[in-house]
Amino acid sequence: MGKLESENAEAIGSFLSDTSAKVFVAGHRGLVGSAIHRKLVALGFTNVLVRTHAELDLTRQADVEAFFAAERPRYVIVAAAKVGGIHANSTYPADFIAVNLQIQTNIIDAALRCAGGAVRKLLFLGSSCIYPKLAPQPIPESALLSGPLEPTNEWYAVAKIAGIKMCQAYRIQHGLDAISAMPTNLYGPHDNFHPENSHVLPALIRRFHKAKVSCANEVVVWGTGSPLREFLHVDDLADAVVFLMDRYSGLEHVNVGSGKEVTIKELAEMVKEVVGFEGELVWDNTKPDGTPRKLMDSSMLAGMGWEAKIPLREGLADTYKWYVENVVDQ
Ligand SMILES: NC(=O)C1=CN([C@@H]2O[C@H](COP(=O)(O)OP(=O)(O)OC[C@H]3O[C@@H](n4cnc5c(N)ncnc54)[C@H](OP(=O)(O)O)[C@@H]3O)[C@@H](O)[C@H]2O)C=CC1
Ligand SMILES: C[C@H]1O[C@H](OP(=O)(O)OP(=O)(O)OC[C@H]2O[C@@H](n3cnc4c(=O)[nH]c(N)nc43)[C@H](O)[C@@H]2O)[C@@H](O)[C@@H](O)C1=O
Repeated sequence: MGKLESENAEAIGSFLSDTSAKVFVAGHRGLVGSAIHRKLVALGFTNVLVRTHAELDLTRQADVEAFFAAERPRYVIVAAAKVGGIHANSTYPADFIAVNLQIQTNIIDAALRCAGGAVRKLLFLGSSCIYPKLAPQPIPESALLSGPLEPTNEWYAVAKIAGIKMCQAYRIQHGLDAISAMPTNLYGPHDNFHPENSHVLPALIRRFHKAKVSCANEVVVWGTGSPLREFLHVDDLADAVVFLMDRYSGLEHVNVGSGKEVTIKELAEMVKEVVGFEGELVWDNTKPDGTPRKLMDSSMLAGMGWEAKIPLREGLADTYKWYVENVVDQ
């Protein structure tokens, strides 16, 4: 049995059979945290621990330590972060590096220091932007730190790389069962639909919807339309997170992707069709394209027996419906 297999053997099956255990989902009101929360409740977890940002500011070390000392969760999932699209990442580099370093450092360290080794396992979420701008495609886990980062999100990427390394260091030095998952670009209910600071998919849903209802002739889309992106529905990601909590306890971070990529032009055409907008697309070439291609190699996760299920067209229609029912008039 290899090192990874023997590390896994101890952990397999322990999470899903522990449904009365206290599971802290940090960031439970965000895109990812809310999907993980829904998934855990659907699986019958009866003791999911949550705090809003107002109740617990995760950048405050003393507050995070006090929270862990009082609550002593058995499992921790780190889905709280400062997150945004290409514009937000380029505009607020200090926030993206500092807030993310603070949140993840406070949580991982408090999980270790929790009295009596209460925390049995922690999962940290990174992102596909940790990889070099010109990484080999599809991008294997081994591409980490093999070349320069994409400049529009290097601050965020450096924080996320530090999170992976912190999980590895705490595993090596302290035996904390901390694992890291690297999702590709995500979308779904509870996404951020901000006109400038969001990711492309929610931004386009909002822009096409507003153009449709105002009978506008055109919609502006950023960049050239040529970059390729891989999208994963957040319910698939939540399923993968639970799978990894149950089945994986290795040092290496794990890519989580759908394996399917589209150009931004193809995505924009798909959103236009789903929303039912009938005007023209206009490309704003003054806006950055970002990294040209970002397809994850998710064969490590596939080898463990997990794969994505929700096709992009179906997930997009579901997300547009959620947007119309929950966001549109706010
Ligand atoms: N969205 C995507 O496409 C991708 C996301 N990921 C990763 O998934 C994780 C979650 O991202 P996502 O769900 O999209 O992000 P969201 O912005 O949707 O959610 C983040 C959550 O964290 C909370 N939060 C932020 N700062 C603090 C703080 N100081 N104290 C307490 N809570 C805080 C937010 O609360 P509030 O809003 O009240 O501040 C929010 O609920 C991140 O680690 C991200 O890197 C990875 C790949 C792609
Ligand atoms: C998940 C990942 O997300 C970020 O990286 P990104 O993949 O470049 O994310 P994005 O969704 O913002 O853009 C994707 C593409 O789409 C184009 N694009 C067109 N029109 C709009 C538009 O209206 N908004 C946005 N945001 N992009 C647009 C845009 O120009 C780009 O070519 C990282 O910062 C980092 O946070 C990270 O980890």
